[in-house]
Amino acid sequence: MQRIAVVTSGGDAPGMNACIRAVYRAGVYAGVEIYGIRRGYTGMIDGDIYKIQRHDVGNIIHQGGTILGTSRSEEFKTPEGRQKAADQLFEKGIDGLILIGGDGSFKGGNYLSEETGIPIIAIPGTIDNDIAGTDFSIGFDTAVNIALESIDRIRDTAISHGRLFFVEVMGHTSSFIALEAGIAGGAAYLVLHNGHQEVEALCSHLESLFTKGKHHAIVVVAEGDHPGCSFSIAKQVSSRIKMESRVCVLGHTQRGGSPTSRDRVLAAKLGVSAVNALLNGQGGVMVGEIKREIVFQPFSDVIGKQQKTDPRMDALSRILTGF
Ligand SMILES: Nc1ncnc2c1ncn2[C@@H]1O[C@H](COP(=O)(O)OP(=O)(O)OP(=O)(O)O)[C@@H](O)[C@H]1O
Ligand SMILES: O=P(O)(O)OC[C@H]1O[C@](O)(CO)[C@@H](O)[C@@H]1O
Repeated sequence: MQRIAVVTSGGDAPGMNACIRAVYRAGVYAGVEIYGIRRGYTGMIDGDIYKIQRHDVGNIIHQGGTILGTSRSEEFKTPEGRQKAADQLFEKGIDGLILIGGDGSFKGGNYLSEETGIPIIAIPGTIDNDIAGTDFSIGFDTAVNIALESIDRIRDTAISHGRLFFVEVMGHTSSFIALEAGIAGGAAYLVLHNGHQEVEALCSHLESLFTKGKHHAIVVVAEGDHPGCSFSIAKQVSSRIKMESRVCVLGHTQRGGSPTSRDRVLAAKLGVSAVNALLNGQGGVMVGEIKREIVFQPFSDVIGKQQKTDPRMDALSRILTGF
């Protein structure tokens, strides 16, 4: 193996740059060339591939986003699109690929690997933390901390005005950010994935809190399938509870910014392990970390097997909110 390429795909996540840097450093250590693919699968199809130099990865460890850029490519979902991408990789003499992204990116990578034989090591990089085969994905810890900081700030206004706040956090198919930020932020109630049906229960819980003298509250809402869903939840609650309320959708603020130390260290471990795995002849696997051990799992055990939130965390949140 002489040339390894690295690509970031799907939503960007804080820590992706630390991972690219780790891949480069591990490549240099092992004496192989590292190539960067710009703009995810779109850039792969276009052949936007370059040899990464030392200065490219200098001073990026603390930066959010991805220096390679990323994309969501419809063309890559077709066999023809993937063939174009494969042709570009072969033309550039790429022997192995490191893919940093989420479940959708892994699906595409799996097809590419099966259709062309190119060995691929996937690294979980998404703030949603919804990927099986790893305790955490790169970016999740940072996103939770950003959401938490926002909740803490909103609490000041909630207390000062005696208001009910609905704070909506990301995670289109999962509730990991809502659960962690809700518990850490002392939320009065957590509306987890697609929880519209919970409005009745939410109203009763809030009424009981306000009857006991609470004069403000923060409800954390997971965006679920419909970003902005907290507006309709707030409307339904307001028709029943006479307290001034506001909605704050944190949105993409959670995806940007400097990665936490946890995300940087995870990115470093997974990046270096991915290079070593390719050099050891592995392919078609995702590298993750479970209970502090680096683990490799075949794509078939990971792709489409969404990680579920820990029921013990759900139970914990119910005790803490008193619900
Ligand atoms: N079924 C599929 N077949 C081939 N390629 C796919 C498939 N699903 C997704 N991809 C490719 O992977 C890209 C990224 O997927 P997606 O938009 O689902 O993000 P993701 O990797 O899951 O990241 P995030 O969790 O941040 O949204 C898609 O734009 C597409 O190019
Ligand atoms: O704005 P985009 O890039 O379509 O991504 C939105 C989605 O991506 C995620 O942030 C994951 O990266 C989801 O939580 C969110 O719903």
